[in-house]
Amino acid sequence: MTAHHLQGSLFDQSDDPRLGPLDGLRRTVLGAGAWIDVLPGWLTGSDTLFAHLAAEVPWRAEQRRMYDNVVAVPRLLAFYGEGAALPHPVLDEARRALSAHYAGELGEPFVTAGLCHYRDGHDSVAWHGDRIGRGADRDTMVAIVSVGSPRDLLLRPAGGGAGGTVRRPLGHGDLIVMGGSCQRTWEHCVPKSGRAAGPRISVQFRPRGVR
Ligand SMILES: O=C(O)CCC(=O)C(=O)O
Ligand SMILES: [Fe+2]
Repeated sequence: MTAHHLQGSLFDQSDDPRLGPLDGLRRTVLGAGAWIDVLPGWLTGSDTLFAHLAAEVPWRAEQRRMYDNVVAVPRLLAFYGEGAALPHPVLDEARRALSAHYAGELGEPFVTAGLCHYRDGHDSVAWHGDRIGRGADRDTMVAIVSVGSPRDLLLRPAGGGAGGTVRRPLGHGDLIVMGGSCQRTWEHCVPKSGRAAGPRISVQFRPRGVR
């Protein structure tokens, strides 16, 4: 048994995916109106959820045009629009809990779920803000639940300007919420990992009109 699998079984012993309370959320103010809230291990039984999502979600391998070439998007994707049944009931529960917790500050519920499957360390997402739609000019929130092997989520001021890069390893049921101006004054990425990274799935909850 590899150290990786051993860690999965030690840290995550319950089988049924379950959410804990949200009171452990800790806020880090990034500056320029941006912040992140993080709660490690919000979801227990995350290995079971990972296996379920990996097998049951209709993953799409997309391609993008890059100048004169067509290149593979380096991760698998799925998207559940407003009203669509999510691929596991614990994700409906997570969306409800997050909507209730942030109702005062966000003023609207989380409604959509985007899923990314990073098959190994070669998969990644480049620096970006979630700026398609209202994230481009208004404060909003994007809440991400991660299952499977941890990968680093990096955040930096938009354009890579002055100020340090913030790094949060996310996997095994961890929750991060990016809020305030985070999608337009900061950007985030999941870089390729040189080490032999195991697979990770992230579930991003967003309000209406944010992508
Ligand atoms: O996988 C993650 O945690 C980040 C995904 C992301 O930034 C996105 O899909 O917009
Ligand atoms: Fe993003």
